[in-house]
Amino acid sequence: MVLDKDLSLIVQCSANAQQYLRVAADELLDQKPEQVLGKRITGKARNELRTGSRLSGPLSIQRDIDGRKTRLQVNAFRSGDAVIVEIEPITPLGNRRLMGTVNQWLTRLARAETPGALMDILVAGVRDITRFERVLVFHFDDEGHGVCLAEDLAEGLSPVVGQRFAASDYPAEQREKFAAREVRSIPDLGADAVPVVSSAALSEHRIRDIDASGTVLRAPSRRQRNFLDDFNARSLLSLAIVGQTGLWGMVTCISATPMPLAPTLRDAARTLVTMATQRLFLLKARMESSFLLQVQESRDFLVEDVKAGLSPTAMLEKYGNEWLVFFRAAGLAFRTKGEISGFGVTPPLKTIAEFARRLEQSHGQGAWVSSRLRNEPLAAGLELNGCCGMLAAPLPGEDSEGWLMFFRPEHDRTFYWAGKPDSDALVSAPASGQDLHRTFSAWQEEVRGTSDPWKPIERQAAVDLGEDVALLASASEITRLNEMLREEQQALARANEKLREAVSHDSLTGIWNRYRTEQELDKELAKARRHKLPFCVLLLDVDHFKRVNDTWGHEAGDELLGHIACEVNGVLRQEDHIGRWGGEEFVVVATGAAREDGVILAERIRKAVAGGRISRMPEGVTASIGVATWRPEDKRKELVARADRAMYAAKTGGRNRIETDQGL
Ligand SMILES: Nc1nc2c(ncn2[C@@H]2O[C@H](COP(=O)(O)OP(=O)(O)OP(=O)(O)O)[C@@H](O)[C@H]2O)c(=O)[nH]1
Repeated sequence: MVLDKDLSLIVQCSANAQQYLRVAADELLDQKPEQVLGKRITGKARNELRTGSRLSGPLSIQRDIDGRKTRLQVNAFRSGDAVIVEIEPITPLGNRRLMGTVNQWLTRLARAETPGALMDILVAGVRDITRFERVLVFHFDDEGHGVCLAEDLAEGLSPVVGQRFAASDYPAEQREKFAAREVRSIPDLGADAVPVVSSAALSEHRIRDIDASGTVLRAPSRRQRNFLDDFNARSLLSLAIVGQTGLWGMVTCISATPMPLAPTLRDAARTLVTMATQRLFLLKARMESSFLLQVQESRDFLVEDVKAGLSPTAMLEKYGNEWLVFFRAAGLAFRTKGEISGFGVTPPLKTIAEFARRLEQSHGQGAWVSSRLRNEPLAAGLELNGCCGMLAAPLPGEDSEGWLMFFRPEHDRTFYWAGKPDSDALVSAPASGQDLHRTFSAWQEEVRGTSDPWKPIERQAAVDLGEDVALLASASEITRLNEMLREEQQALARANEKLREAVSHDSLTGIWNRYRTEQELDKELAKARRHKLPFCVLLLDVDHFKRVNDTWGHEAGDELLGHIACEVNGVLRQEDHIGRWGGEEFVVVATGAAREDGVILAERIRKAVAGGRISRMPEGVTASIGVATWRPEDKRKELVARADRAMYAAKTGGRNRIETDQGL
């Protein structure tokens, strides 16, 4: 029945009204809704429809039909200026124990751990309750085509699970209606259409464009009839699976015979679908969150690496395999200001660089994805190395061409179509309906040149990961600069050290120079004065050194001086020091040494010099040594002068000998 918006008039009814309401259709149009449905039901419906667009639940009335009490289910909803009332008999269930069965299936659905298992349980449960010959679930892909995910069917029927149903069977506007009105029931596709009788008041009340498509019980559209004919169907029940983003899929029940399904059973099947829908999205959310969790865990480790200054290339080595598994990719690559690197199967690095450049020119915000790279202008003319899909996430803060990229290979697939898909019908259904397929000829489509598509969640995770890689890249750049700085500092320290050496050391022999030796002498004089500790100064002069130069050359003389310094150093105590005083003269400061100690040391030195040889000179040399002992009134000059005089005395005394300053 169609009522006016106040539920005060009946403006249309189906011609078979008498069958259920015991009033002929034309008489019905003269009655008030209260007379037909009763005061209580009409009042309730009026009340509920004042605020809502449909009744919160079905109402029931009882009528005597052919002497038998029959219960009728009443549903009502608003449609434009009209209220549509749907009336159907509640057929008895006999001895079926419905509640127990429904509960059993609900429990099984609640325990399903994967979407696949869930769908299998759903079709089995719906079939068990409705007893249709075939129950199938199909899911609509991005292009609107349905793919049959699960099926439960009577023996002898050929399965269609895995097959795809063209979007033209369920065009976009029809799918929208399914999402809005989740249940459709056509008990008998072969039944004659029941005409509608209108009251004269219809036009008077200006009720136009009555849309009864929101009813549960209805005739199929022409398009749908073609689809059902392919299945040789005589009855249909379809239940929508509606997610947050619209129609996810359908549970379709069909039989080759009429199925006057009791509303109770229909509602029970719907309960299973509602439960399965919730579980499905829960499982999906769980899968997505476990994916995000894995990526997040990996990101947490990465934070440590940022602190440790890991380079992005080293990062690929460390995490590459893990990330390939998470993102179901064959390769990944990145390009940052400082580096460009690939891991696994990727296009060549020069292609990566070019991708980054082109993305920068043509792509706006966020990640860029393609599962058919070869067809993308972005990839024109580039060597792809078999990569078919790419997910590219920008690296924030990097220079404009910083990107993290994942690659997937080609994934050849074979689609089995239940009839040839009509791509023109994807957007909207053609008015004529002439181009619909009429024969149920299975059609096989080989899909090549595409990779697995990228999920929105994967895009998001890649963008998140990109942020970390950018951080790593800049941290590693800082580490690199610090490293450079450290090296420069070290070089500077080494140069300073050399400079310090040059100031205090003799470049030919490597021992202290005169300047440093004088410093040491002053130190020793101060120490001796304070602690009254004696010390000796030995002045050593190589004998006939001029002859060495003249005979063996200046270079040999140089070598010999170095050798003597080394030999003398070798026989000193650790606390004594030797320095080059100038030319072939050396000074030894023997700390804490009294005259006798100085003489013993001088003798050791004399022997060491006399015994020393260098390879280019067959004979050795000798040295004359003067030993001066500290006297409390000594200044450096006097002390050295006495040593010098003692040394001179040694020279004049025959060389290769020792003299002291005693008596000098
Ligand atoms: N090869 C070399 N020769 C040097 C160096 N410094 C000084 N001489 C030389 O050492 C020689 C010292 O000669 P003299 O002072 O005449 O004395 P001498 O030949 O050692 O003879 P006596 O000291 O009297 O035993 C000079 O010929 C200097 O040129 C040096 O660094 N390298």
